Amino acid sequence: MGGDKRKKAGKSSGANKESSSSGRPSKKVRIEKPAAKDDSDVDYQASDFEDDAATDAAAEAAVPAAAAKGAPGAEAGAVEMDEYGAKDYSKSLTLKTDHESRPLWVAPDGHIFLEAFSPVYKQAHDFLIAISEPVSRPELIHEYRLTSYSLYAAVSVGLETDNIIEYLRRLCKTSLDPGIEQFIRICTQSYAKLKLVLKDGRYFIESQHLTVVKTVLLDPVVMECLLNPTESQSMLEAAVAAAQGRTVPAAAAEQQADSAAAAASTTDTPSDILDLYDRLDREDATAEDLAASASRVSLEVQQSMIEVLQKRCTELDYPLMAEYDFRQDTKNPNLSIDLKPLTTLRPYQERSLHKMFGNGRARSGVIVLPCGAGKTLVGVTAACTVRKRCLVLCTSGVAVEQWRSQFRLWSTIEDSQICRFTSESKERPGSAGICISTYSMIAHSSKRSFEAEQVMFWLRDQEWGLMVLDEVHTIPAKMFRRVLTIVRSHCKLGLTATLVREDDKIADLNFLIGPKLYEANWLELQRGGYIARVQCAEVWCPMTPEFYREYCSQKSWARRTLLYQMNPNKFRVCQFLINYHARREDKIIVFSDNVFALKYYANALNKPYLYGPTSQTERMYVLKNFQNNPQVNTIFVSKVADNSFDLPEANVLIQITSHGGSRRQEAQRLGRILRAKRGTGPGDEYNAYYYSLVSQDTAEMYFCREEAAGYAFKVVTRLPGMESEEGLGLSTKESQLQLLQQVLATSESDARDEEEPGQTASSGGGAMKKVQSAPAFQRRSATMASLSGADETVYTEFRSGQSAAKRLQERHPLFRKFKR
Ligand SMILES: Nc1ncnc2c1ncn2[C@@H]1O[C@H](COP(=O)(O)OP(=O)(O)OP(=O)(O)O)[C@@H](O)[C@H]1O
Repeated sequence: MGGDKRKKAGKSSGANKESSSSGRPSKKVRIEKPAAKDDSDVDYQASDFEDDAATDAAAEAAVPAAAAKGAPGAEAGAVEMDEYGAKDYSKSLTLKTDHESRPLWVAPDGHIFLEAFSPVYKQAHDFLIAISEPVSRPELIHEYRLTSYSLYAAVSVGLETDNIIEYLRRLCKTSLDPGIEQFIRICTQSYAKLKLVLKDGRYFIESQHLTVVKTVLLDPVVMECLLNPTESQSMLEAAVAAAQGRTVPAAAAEQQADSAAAAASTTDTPSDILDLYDRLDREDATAEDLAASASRVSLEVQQSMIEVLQKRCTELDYPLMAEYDFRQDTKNPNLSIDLKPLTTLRPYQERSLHKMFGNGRARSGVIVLPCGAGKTLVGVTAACTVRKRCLVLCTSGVAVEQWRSQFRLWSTIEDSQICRFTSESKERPGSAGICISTYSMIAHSSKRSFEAEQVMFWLRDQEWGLMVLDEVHTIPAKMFRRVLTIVRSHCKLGLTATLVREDDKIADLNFLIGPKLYEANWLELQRGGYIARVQCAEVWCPMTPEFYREYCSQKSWARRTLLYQMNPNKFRVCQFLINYHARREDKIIVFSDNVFALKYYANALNKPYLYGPTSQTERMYVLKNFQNNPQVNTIFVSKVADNSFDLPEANVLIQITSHGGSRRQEAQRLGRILRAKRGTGPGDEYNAYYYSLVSQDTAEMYFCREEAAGYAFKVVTRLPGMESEEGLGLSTKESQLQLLQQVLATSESDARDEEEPGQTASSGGGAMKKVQSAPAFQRRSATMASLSGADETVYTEFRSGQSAAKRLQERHPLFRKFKR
């Protein structure tokens, strides 16, 4: 059970401070666009990804000390390991006699393995989502991992330490390792015990945990932050006494109260986790009554000392959970916004919002929903619930437009109330209540235009009720930190499709935003028909001998790249896939980062294409035809075009080149096909397809994708039916040689990928630079996978921000061996 994951756990992106303190990987992210233009709203500057001492120090201060305890099992006793690194825990853990009816294995290193075929899978899954982070979720066995952050999230939504241990014990096939129990206790005893609540323009520390309040009040810095320290002390004493219903010495009373609470939580543990959730929901509903109850203290804090208090409490290992009592906030004006009567939330959207607003206040935190599941509507509904000034931050200007249209689609907000702040449109805020902008617009540190400067003054000046952070885990930590220092908001809602970050700084971000409030079950959403069932395939195309010879002898990097993009076999595969899907009446978008390849492929296949210089009129014409004309089933699109407009929905995506894409771009592209919920044909398991075409034995293989936005790619080395397909181009040696001559005759600049505005040739794409210094490519062995849909789709989340070689090194020795 379990491979050698300890090393991996230590480096992974959970709230594991070990990785940060032992020197974070500094520049391992894919930097897409090194030079940002003034007021850029699309991409990031290289420096945004670099380690910054001040940022790190500040961010580290925001990570509770308990998080530094990292993953459990670090001190686990000696374990027998086989030659592949698989650990044998049979000596330290006892297998229960009725293990078959229990769904989990809990390894002492914090990794949990869930049988997806177990009759109690649903209960176990819901529980694991609440307490741990998913690592990999293939069809039969799912892997999760306990981290300090995941446990912080668990207590934040109401689970108690004893509940967590008790459920884990019940669901586990073996006895529970004492180290695991201890880790859970360490991580949960101090989290989510203190709340920072804003009521009526005044800040309060609130808690039901009187012992914790008393411990914190012993600290002189905390005492200094209180508005009235003496009064606060006597309030605390009174609360303890009142909790007992009689006046007894405070210490004894509080001890009794705490032990009674502990006993109650153990005996109260319902037999079913779903009952527990129901109970928590009921408790949430009455939380406002409880707030008034005597056992809860509410101590007022000096507004000017909020930051000091937050920092100090975190240092004391009692991070303050931010809650915004927006209904009581009379200082900030109410916004006239509601959901339209016809707007209906889906069950998982409702559930995620319930986690945020369950107790009548707004909790800060992160909601995780897969691409295309409707994160925007969740954000819009949150804004309609809070009804205070709302700032939405997105990753690009295109996303800003999407948010604006979704606000108009789902809510009753008037246009004059929405203000966009991007490099293209710096609207005057006036009396706007909703501002939509990009992270880079806000965090931009160089000189700004006068207009932009004015909007920034306004943004800084406002007290924002809600800040919605879209695609939050794709944002460089430094940039994010800068945003948080500029904008003051009472509540932060992070929306993301994955908790995996590119730069391993998830710990910092998570503690800066708040705990994960909800994560949807991706497979259930697929089953429910809310998102498409996607087949992701990486099609390996052998190079023709002539192209390969030239590829090996060429010195120019750009031309080598063009040679593998123009590989005739790749062209034929692309044509075959287009023909195959056109027969099924699918809608197909083909991506090429290189303009020469884009034009060649599109012209040769007689399909329309869009790239940077395409005029607006032509673009509209092509897109309208693609959407509405059944005769136009395929369009070719470049990277620049992809970034500058909202692509229509399609259900097939083909990537001719795969060396430049970022996770954000990939997720964005995947989002297009995930939304399309076309019915499946008879015998079809999937209704959306994502192909990445890779020229075999070239540097392109260095970029081979293991996953995109949580979807695993399967390698396809042969497409069934391709041999018998008639009419495929470049079938003769003559035509292939002709193409080779064309490729060799291109100028150096034509051979390069299309450059985005602000990107200079000399700066080059980050990814390209990376591959130049990359280790020599390797031929990988692969399984043959048919496209018939007969195979199982595998969902795997990989830790990234690491080089392919490093990832390989961290694999289980068994798989490392196979991969080699
Ligand atoms: N409750 C709902 N009822 C009907 N349609 C919905 C609902 N929620 C979302 N949608 C639709 O689903 C599509 C995807 O939504 P959205 O763009 O918000 O997804 P997303 O999760 O942000 O995806 P991505 O990460 O790709 O941007 C949109 O067309 C949206 O209008």
